[in-house]
Amino acid sequence: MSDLLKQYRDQIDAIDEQMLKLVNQRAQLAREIGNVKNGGPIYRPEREAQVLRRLTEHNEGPLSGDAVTAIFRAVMSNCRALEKELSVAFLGPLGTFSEEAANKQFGGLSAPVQCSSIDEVFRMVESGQVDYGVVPVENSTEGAVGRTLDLLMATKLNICGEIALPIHHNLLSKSDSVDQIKTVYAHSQSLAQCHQWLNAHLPNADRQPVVSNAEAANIAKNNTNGSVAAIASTRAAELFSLNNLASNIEDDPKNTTRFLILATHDVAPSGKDKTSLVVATKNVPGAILELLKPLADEQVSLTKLESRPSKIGLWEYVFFVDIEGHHQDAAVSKALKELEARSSLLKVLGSYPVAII
Ligand SMILES: O=C(O)C(=O)C[C@]1(C(=O)O)C=C[C@@H](O)C=C1
Repeated sequence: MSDLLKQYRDQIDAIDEQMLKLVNQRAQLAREIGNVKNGGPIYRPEREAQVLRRLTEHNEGPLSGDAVTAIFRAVMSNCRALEKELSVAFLGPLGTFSEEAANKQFGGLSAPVQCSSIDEVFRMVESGQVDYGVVPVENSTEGAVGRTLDLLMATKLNICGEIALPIHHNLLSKSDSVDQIKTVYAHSQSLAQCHQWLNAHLPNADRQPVVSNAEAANIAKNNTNGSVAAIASTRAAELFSLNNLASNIEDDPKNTTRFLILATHDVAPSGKDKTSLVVATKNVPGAILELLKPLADEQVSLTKLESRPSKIGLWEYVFFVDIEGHHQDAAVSKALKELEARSSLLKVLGSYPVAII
């Protein structure tokens, strides 16, 4: 070994020793905090968001902000686990983007619970069988996930966080060459999101929609002659031992899915929050304008407005609205009171920190 290499490695060893001590000191403090919480919620998304925002702001590199975020998410996840192991339900099976989203937010899952439907995720949290649930709510190319919106309308749960997950698709197979592929399996949305790539690189391959990309990866794994490929995540490639024949094959490189975290408790303000609401109006001209006026008056910005049939009367609609700010902020609180007076229904689904990408 050269002298220089040894010198550098000795320095790294010394730093690692310091980091080990510091990270354990941090863990010890988190454990103490757990005792102080006295039965209150262990997971504090607002505090975790503040920690991550502060560290990425102070980061001078060479590590990227994303790298710093991932490292400290893992550190907090392990500190949190000393306070309590949290169970998190998501739409399974393993290898789905819902699992990836849950992993991203919680910095790794100590007690993952796979569910077979979005309804089951809600039920698991509502019945107290798990601590949190992660459900998809919208995709930048495909739009809203209707079932999640319908269930949000009826549930007593709170939204305690959001996760923005960039969706990257890969062509996975037992084979090691794209030329051998005759059939491509994937969820219909993923097939649609990779339409141009498939046209360009596999114009003659048969496209078979299946219930999930994880199911597609399982079919590819069980294929013996290497003629089958799946479109799925890099995590699915690992889980199902498949070769990644082509990475990032999605037509829109900015393709992102937004997930919500469901909880039985409220979240304190983090300084950069969002509030989600459901509002219903009478079916009269100008009703939506009337609804938006209190928000404009209080200078509260709208980040989303999505209409959905209320399922009560024919052509009656409810609106899913996201606004900037926390329901405890003075302007938001005033606007919400005014909104409540003007609407036939107002339900605050939750205030939570804006997603950290
Ligand atoms: O500050 C707290 O409330 C903690 O429990 C500590 C800590 C952390 O590791 O920084 C861990 C879990 C919480 O979700 C937030 C932060």
